Amino acid sequence: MQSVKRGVVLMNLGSPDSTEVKDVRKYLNEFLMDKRVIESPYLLRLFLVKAIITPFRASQSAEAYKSIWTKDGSPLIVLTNQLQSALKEETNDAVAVAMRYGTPSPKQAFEELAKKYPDLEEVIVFPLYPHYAMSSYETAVLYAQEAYKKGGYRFKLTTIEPFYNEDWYINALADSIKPYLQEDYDQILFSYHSIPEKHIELGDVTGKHCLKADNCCSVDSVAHAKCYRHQCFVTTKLVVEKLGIPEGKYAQSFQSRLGRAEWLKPYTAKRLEELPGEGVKKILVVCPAFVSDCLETLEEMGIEGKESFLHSGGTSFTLIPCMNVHPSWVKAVANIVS
Ligand SMILES: C=CC1=C(C)c2cc3[nH]c(cc4nc(cc5[nH]c(cc1n2)c(C)c5CCC(=O)O)C(CCC(=O)O)=C4C)c(C)c3C=C
Ligand SMILES: [Fe+2]
Ligand SMILES: [Fe+2]
Repeated sequence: MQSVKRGVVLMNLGSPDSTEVKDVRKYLNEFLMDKRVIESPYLLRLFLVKAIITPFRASQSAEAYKSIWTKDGSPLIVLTNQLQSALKEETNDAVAVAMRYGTPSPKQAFEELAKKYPDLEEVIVFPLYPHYAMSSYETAVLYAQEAYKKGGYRFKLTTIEPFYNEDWYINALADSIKPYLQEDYDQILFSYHSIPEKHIELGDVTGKHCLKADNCCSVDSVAHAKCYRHQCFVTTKLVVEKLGIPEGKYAQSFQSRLGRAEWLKPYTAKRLEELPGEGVKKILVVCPAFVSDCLETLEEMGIEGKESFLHSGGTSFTLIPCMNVHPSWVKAVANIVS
């Protein structure tokens, strides 16, 4: 038995087990019944999810998943597993994968590590989310911590903080974008997963900063430690500076809105329809909130977004892949956990 002292758990969102409607329904129910995703009181959430959202969405989402599914399963899972393999090559640490919804769960990941490596002293949970949101980073970390407490393991548990402004993330993201800037383009759009505005307000520790003024995200505040919107602006600014992208050649928007409430704006879907009319005919789209390609990048952007942009008068649409297993990203992750 190898004496490995440190383990890493790469934690991502999770996907349905298959593209069958029953599996997508099960996945959506688990995901959307998370109180950090839909914050309504339990009974209202139960009604919204089971009676309104899932019955309509399950077959629609199943079709979407079918269009991106690979022979090995969901791209998000396949790519997270590939990151695990690539990381194993770069470090002497034990590396496991866990998902917030579906499998493998953090419990399964901890059990696997504890069984294979009895000398483990520390396990680092690495949520694959650069930005803090209660619906992504926070729920993943709390779920992992809960499984850890119940398991009574001998190793200690530590967590990687949101890394939206860290050089190692910005440099790797910039490296993954750089080759695409050789193309002739009118604009590069930084499209982040949106979240409900309500979630930004709930996370505001001051209770009086976030979304109270248009420029709140550029006015210093302790609230920014939990402000997803501020953190997205910072990522865009740092990447743009790093790559020397001039003012006017880039923009930021938010995708994947669900329901009718106000989510962070501008909405990517709307901007993709409007941009050709504003003279942006050739576009590059990058999705920095996602570390691994998934339904929201490959289908929502790569298929639907592209179709809508070209249909609205655009002439070229290039989706820049997520960092996935880009060598700069793998090295960055390896350095940060070592
Ligand atoms: C980048 C981080 C993410 C945040 C923040 C986030 C918030 C959020 N998402 C939903 C609803 C859905 N998201 C779905 C898919 C999905 N979401 C993320 C990441 C974040 N979500 C990823 C990586 C994926 C892809 C999963 C995959 O299997 O590829 C879905 C499921 C698909 C669909 O039906 O569209 C839903 C639903 C909410 C409500 C929310 C914040 C409140
Ligand atoms: Fe999502
Ligand atoms: Fe803010």
